[in-house]
Amino acid sequence: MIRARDLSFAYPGGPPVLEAVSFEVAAGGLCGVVGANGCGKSTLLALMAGLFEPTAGTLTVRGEPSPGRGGGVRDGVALVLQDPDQQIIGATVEEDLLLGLPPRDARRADEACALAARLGLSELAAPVQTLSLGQRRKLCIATALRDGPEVLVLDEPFAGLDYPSALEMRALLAANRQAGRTQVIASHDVEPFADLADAWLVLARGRLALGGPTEAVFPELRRHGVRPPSAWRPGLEVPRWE
Ligand SMILES: Nc1ncnc2c1ncn2[C@@H]1O[C@H](COP(=O)(O)OP(=O)(O)OP(=O)(O)O)[C@@H](O)[C@H]1O
Repeated sequence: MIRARDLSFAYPGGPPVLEAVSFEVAAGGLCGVVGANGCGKSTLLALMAGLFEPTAGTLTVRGEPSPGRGGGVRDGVALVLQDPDQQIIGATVEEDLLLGLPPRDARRADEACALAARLGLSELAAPVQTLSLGQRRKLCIATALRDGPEVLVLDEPFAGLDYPSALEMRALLAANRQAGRTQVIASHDVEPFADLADAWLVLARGRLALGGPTEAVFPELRRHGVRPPSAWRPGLEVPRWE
């Protein structure tokens, strides 16, 4: 579903941020992208969502290559940014949630509102500036899921979420997997979703240090600045987070 071949990227005028990264994410998989601050996680996710194009190498998402025909990668991929304030456009919860929906599509509007309510956002008239950081993050997640994207790319989705919301987030991820959606989650903390992911990409200073299934990756995590889940022990399955 997602394939990178020798992917490199540099912001204009800057040094390489990603260098010769190659990997595959299987359709319907849930892949964790982890690594220390500044290793390139958010940049890689932005490339997957078509916000940028590789400066060298290729990235293919849903069969659409990047660099490639304009905007192809963007179709069918939803990205939830790390900073909700860079994503929210509407003035109220409802306005942001329904932005871009056909005005008379009551069914989709109802579904979007139900999704927001699942995440604890039932005050649709609330101005967005009155929401807490966690609530703004939930609004972005609801808006991203609203159109049923084939690929969902989430940057630090658990950051700032309280315990019930983290459980709800986990339930959403599990439901997405059940529905066959491909998911990529960037995080510096694997704890809240370690038992849900089936593959990992570990970045270190812009390079792919390690990739593969949990049993191959977790024993090496600490070496790359990432703490394994507290209840995990080598040779054992990752215990369910609850
Ligand atoms: N818009 C930008 N312009 C120039 N450089 C940038 C930009 N965004 C990120 N960078 C640089 O790219 C590198 C990777 O940043 P990125 O945000 O992708 O890392 P990250 O792994 O997501 O970090 P964190 O865990 O802190 O969120 C960093 O050196 C950062 O300074």
